[in-house]
Amino acid sequence: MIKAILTDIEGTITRISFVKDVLFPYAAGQLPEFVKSHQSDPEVAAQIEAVKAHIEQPEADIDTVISHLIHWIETDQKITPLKQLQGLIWQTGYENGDFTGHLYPDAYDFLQAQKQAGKSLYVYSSGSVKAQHLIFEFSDYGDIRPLFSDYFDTKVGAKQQQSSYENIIAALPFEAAEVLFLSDVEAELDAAKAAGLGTLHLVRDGQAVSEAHPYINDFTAFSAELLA
Ligand SMILES: CSCCC(=O)C(=O)COP(=O)(O)O
Ligand SMILES: [Mg+2]
Repeated sequence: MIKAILTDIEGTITRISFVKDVLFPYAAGQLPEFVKSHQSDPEVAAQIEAVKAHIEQPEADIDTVISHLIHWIETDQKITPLKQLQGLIWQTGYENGDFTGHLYPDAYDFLQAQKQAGKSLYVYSSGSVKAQHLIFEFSDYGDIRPLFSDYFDTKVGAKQQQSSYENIIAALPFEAAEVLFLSDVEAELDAAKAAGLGTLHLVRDGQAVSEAHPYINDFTAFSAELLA
């Protein structure tokens, strides 16, 4: 019996193009100036050091760090210091009203209904926990953060690793089999399934269907049988 839902964000409850065409270009545009002007802030300094460690260049200068970060944005690499910095940068965009956090209407209705039905809702995204808070605080539907009980990002591990889901389950008051993981990415679903979670594939916008997981095209097709 499913008692909790763990959801991905991009491609599952949020349109991919909102992330790729709005959030990522905004971060790429702001990042050089942001990193340079905030490099003494402890939160930013820690991410700069993490970039240097990742590229194994402890003496790298700030322009080298920035060029790696921009390359990682352009190639959509889910590297933790980049994702942490993006969250800090997007805060300004949300607060200025440059954009609001996109949510599919069917996803919003689904999350509300499941919460009302007593399910606990959790988030697991490659976007940092800060970025997750922002997209829900400034969502198209207003501040929907009260829907969620907790948030996880790549600090628990990469989304395609079984151990990441085991780490999340260890932090929740549920057994793995009581948690349903929602994602648009088959490799993430494979990892969650290997950790014992239930899985549901969101196959939006003509993406390929997987054989290994139940799937729906959007949440209007969700049925109670998927919670059994
Ligand atoms: C939290 S909104 C930004 C999403 C993001 O940066 C990202 O990389 C999306 O990854 P997801 O794991 O949600 O598919
Ligand atoms: Mg996704």
